[in-house]
Amino acid sequence: MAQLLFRPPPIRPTSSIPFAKNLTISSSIMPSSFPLPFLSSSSLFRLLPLVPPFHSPLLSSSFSQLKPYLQSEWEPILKGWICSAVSVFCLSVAVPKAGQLPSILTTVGYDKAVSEGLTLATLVCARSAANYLQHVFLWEAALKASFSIRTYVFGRVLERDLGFFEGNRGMDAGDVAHRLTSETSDVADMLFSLLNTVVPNALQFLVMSTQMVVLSPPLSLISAMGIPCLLIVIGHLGERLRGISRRAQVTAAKLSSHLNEVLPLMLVVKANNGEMNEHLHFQRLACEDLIARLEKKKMKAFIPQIVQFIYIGGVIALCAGSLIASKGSMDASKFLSFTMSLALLIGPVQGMGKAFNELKEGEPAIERLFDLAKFDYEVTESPNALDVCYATGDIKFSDVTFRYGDNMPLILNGLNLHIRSGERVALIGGSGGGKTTIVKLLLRLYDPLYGQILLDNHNIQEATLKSLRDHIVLVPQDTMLFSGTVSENIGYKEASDKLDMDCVENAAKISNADEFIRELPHGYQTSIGPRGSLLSGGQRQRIAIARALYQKSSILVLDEATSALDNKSELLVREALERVMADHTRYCVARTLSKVQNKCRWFLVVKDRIKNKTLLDLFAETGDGLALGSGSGKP
Ligand SMILES: Nc1ncnc2c1ncn2[C@@H]1O[C@H](COP(=O)(O)OP(=O)(O)OP(=O)(O)O)[C@@H](O)[C@H]1O
Repeated sequence: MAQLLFRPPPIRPTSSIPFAKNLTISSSIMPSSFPLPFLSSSSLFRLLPLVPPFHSPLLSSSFSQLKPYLQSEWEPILKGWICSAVSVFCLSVAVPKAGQLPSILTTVGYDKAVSEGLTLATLVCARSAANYLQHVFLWEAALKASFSIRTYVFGRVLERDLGFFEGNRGMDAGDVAHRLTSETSDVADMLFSLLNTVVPNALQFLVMSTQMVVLSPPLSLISAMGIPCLLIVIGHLGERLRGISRRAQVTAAKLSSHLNEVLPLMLVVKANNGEMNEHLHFQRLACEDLIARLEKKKMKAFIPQIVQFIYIGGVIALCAGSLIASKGSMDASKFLSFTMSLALLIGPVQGMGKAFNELKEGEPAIERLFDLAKFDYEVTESPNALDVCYATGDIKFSDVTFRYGDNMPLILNGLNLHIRSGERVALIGGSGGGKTTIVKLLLRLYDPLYGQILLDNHNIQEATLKSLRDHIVLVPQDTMLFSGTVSENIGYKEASDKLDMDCVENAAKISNADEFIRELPHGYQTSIGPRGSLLSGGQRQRIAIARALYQKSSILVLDEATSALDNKSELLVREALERVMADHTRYCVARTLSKVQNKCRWFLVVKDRIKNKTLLDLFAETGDGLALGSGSGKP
């Protein structure tokens, strides 16, 4: 029975995800420690990271995190490299032919020269076609690998504890979004650049340098002397580029975070005449981004120039010197072929420099992306956790003490609370008193520091998280809707193609939302805009309540969930909730008594943590009309 249900199982590499019209993606959505059984059929690609360019000491450990994703895309990579081999082969045949063409024309005759010319043209066309296919296959591999990385990292982000998303340790949503979008695209560009450059260029380098050695060993040796010097310069500049790229990524992420924060709050900005301030704030962040990006672009432009300068300058000087020294011992056609090979060798050398550039530029993105996936769970599920199949809704908080982090004040200190099945309980307290925190503890979004929480006399820490949360449904304080249709929002629990429309409509009727939904242009299929912005606050709340009802859980938590309803709607919703939840525990969080009077039989008074007084005392002191008599039970 014990099952680990909550943690979504990693998608195994054998599964196929529809990717595009005629494409499937073999997903390697797992960390590098996962086995890769499918590779046994192509053990060649287990060795991918051992291919010289991929285990170069110049490549950092962050690159090693990409290995499994590259390995899983062995097929398009292999096809791309075969195309690149074809392209290099065409070139290697074409170069000597091109060198011999002038002498054929003068010595053998016009006809032979034409046929050689045609062969040459065919080789050039074949090379272009092979180049095109090489790009297509290698882009496919790079994009699919980045797709797998992106989905794997997002899956891990979803698994992270709530503490990662809120509070003082919380990560900015805009930053996360930037990493998963823009920075993942940088990783795809980098992967393509590496795949497209390293092996094809290495092949071209090998073939051209072999031709040079065959044509003239001494001149080849002289030409090769430029390479070590080049590597030292590239290595040094690459490290600088890496630092600059990291800074640029951070400034871009800040910009994205800021936009993510401001745009949804446009109402507040406009109502407070905040446009000017926001504009200035944006300008400052955009300016930081501009400086960082410009610095990066300058460095990126500088590296190939320096590579070209050192290499071409050095090699030409050395070749010229040795030609003078050889006093014309080399014939003209050989010299032509040699210089052509040399010219075609410079391309791969530059290409490798460029790929190294891309790698150093992409490395911070890889690190930042995989940082999102590295964490230890704070709320852990016991290996023997049981599924809660049925819950009557009896809840006990026993000596529960909690704070949000080390060195932070206690929010709850030895809280004892017993809510019996079927009871309706209201938590009343001043702002910041800890009411929502109690709900978060009940949902195990955080664990208490001390004490325990029991559901039907079972410690909730012994239940699987999924089954526990299935039994508790929360209508949060801030109504949170997603862009999508009304029905998708109400049936959020299900995939949109599995929605039970009868249940959706029933939930909407109970929450008094059916009437206004039917008046929308497309009824239940109306898109409600970003975060439900097409609806009024009260309409959003009714949809949120309908969403909670759709889940049919034993415990319903309303966190000031009816605050935006007018009196008539609230009355209707309340009556409906009375009916539906008659046999269920209901747990109400409200800031003022008036919100819960007549709704609940019992009131729970939360101790105010700041003044160390019960709210009962506080209300009595402030004369806020603590009409506890309206509850028929005891406080
Ligand atoms: N994620 C968090 N990290 C750190 N502190 C937090 C976090 N969430 C809430 N707090 C703090 O815990 C205290 C209790 O917050 P909680 O949201 O439980 O109050 P509440 O009683 O629901 O308030 P309100 O009625 O205003 O919604 C507050 O002082 C708040 O600042």
